[in-house]
Amino acid sequence: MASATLPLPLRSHLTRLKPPISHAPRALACHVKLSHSHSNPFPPFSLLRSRSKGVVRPPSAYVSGPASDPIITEPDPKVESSNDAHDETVEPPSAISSSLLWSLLMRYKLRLAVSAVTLIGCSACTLSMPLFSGRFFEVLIGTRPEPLWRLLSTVGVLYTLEPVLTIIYVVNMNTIWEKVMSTLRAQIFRRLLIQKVEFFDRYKVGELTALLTSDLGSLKDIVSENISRDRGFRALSEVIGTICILFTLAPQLAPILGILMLTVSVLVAVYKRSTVPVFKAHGLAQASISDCATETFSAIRTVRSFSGEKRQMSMFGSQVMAFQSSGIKLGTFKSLNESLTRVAVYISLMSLYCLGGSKVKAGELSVGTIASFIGYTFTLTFAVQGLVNTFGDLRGSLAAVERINSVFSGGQIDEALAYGLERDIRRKEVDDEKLGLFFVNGFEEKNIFPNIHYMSALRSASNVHSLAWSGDVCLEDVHFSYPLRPDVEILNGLNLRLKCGTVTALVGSSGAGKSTIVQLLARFYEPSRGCITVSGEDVRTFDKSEWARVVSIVNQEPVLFSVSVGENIAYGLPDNNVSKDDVIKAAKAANAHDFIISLPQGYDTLVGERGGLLSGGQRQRIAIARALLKNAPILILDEATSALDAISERLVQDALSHLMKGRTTLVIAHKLSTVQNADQIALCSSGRIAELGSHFELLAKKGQYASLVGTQRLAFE
Ligand SMILES: Nc1ncnc2c1ncn2[C@@H]1O[C@H](COP(=O)(O)OP(=O)(O)OP(=O)(O)O)[C@@H](O)[C@H]1O
Repeated sequence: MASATLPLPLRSHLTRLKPPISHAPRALACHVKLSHSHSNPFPPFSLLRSRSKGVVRPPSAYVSGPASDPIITEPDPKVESSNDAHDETVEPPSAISSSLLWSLLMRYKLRLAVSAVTLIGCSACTLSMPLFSGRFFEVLIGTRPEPLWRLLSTVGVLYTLEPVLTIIYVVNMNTIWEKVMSTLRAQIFRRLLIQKVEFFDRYKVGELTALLTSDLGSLKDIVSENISRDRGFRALSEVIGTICILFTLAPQLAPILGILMLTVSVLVAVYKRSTVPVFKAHGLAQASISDCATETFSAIRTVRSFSGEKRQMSMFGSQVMAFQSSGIKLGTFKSLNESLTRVAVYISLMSLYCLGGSKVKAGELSVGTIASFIGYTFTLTFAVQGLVNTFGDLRGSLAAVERINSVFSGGQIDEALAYGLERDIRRKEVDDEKLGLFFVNGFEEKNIFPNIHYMSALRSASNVHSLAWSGDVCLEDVHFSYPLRPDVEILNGLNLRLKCGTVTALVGSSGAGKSTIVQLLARFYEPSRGCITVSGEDVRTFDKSEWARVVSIVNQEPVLFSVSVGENIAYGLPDNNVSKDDVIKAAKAANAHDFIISLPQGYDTLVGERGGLLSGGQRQRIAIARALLKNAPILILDEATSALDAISERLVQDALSHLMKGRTTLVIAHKLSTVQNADQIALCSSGRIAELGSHFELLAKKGQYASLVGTQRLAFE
């Protein structure tokens, strides 16, 4: 029997199901031990999938009601008052590890076996070809009593078999690696998505996308670029095979010749590899040209308005000059590299002719053997160069894996989000191939959810909606510092009650912490001390994807996705199949329908990148329609109308009043005239609520609010 430590709000839910052993005061730091009888808290995803084809039941921890006991098996699952305190105990696991790669590769055992057999087959064919060339010369000059037709038919079989086996080998290896890479790419994407928000404060978007593109691309190349004839395993088998054959054919010649060939080839290959940066620099110079052109044309109006054409031309000119000089340098290196490969072959051949020729003359070696040696000279030279390149690629791939792992080692998985997401996916069609990519049998359980039992103690999700529709939202003694600036306390002991179904306006000077409160309510961050409750329940006892469903945020610059208008509105309910009628209904309520139907393709019109093909007011009304469709009980309007002109503002304000009806609303506005009708106005100052009351009450107080109103020269009375 194991026990679990739970926060008190969670306890109140659980006590309906099992009697608690002890009672603790109402504070998050205090926990309650619970006994239980379950043995399997969370069957692995793979297990769920295999149990019932297509139909997957959610884990019973999520089925609410007295029939479903909470499933807690491990000691000490707890919601700490500080998330960080909780997280400090968890070592972030590597995103790409040898065990993950191994488990992914082992999914394709049959293909791997076929690849191994065909690799041996095609290498054997390649290696035996020079032998038969030697025999061919011996038959021609009559030193070998073998019918020419028999020899030629053997060679014919080899010539047919080698390309066929090569195709099977390359296709198999490529298929395996493409599949492995797809899963890996999906895993990394998922890992990025479920990081805490501060992770995205720390890294630039470009750095994160580079992990998925160039870094994973370099890992992909290690196989896809190294399965050709003269690379990778094939090159390795040819180098080993050639050396063995040389020693068997002519033990008296092989030590000198073999070592000489090997040394020359390795030196040439290493030198050629050292010129790779020159090739890369040329690629970068080309990318700079493209960046310069993109920036110029995308900011063409700014360029025009500042007469910046000359400056842009000079910038472009310098990029072109750099490209030109790297191109000339590259040409020189290319020709040098070309010649050096031939120099390596010539040195080997000359040594062979000198040493081998004298042995043939002395009758110690046959002409056929020397002819075979000529063939092996070529095989060895090219295979060695391929092998050196493969080692270079391997080094690059290892560096890329290290980069990916180091980015993740600096981040923390947002477990409350990850767990909710996992549960959502489990509830749905798990046979969906696209989602299947994101799961590796049993791997995520220990890597993504080291605190799985802590997470499985979260409250049943079905309550959060009813609690949010019926109860107040309270910020209780909230302290907060942004994780990237832990020394600066933005909120210190803030208390605020958002009464159910009413409008609270949050005002205050710039930098007072208003948007920070929004971020905490949205649970992008968690308070470092204190808590946020809904109907008296700590919000941390709900997983984040459920919480996201009860909070709608409309802010100053709503972000739309580069899909159609209709799809953007339907994003309000991304998990559901939203009917066109529902979308139109929401658009009408948001005053957006009329302008949408006047667009070229109506609801199917694409809105462009971040909604750039629409005006600010249109974007805002689509965002409101999206929020209306979402129908969340808690609504946050963060400067939702501040960027609009008077006509748009009226239209949007009208749409907002529809949206606010019956919801617990928090409005942030700099323009105090827009919030004077709010049920209560809270003035945020120095990380606390300094004044609270209606517009007239606060004016009568003649405090900070009154002076803010004064500065805005608003004569309300
Ligand atoms: N992601 C972040 N990381 C670190 N500090 C931040 C972050 N976001 C905001 N801050 C800091 O937190 C403080 C409060 O910012 P916040 O955006 O909450 O103020 P605000 O009252 O909404 O201001 P405004 O009215 O100008 O929007 C500011 O000093 C700001 O520099």
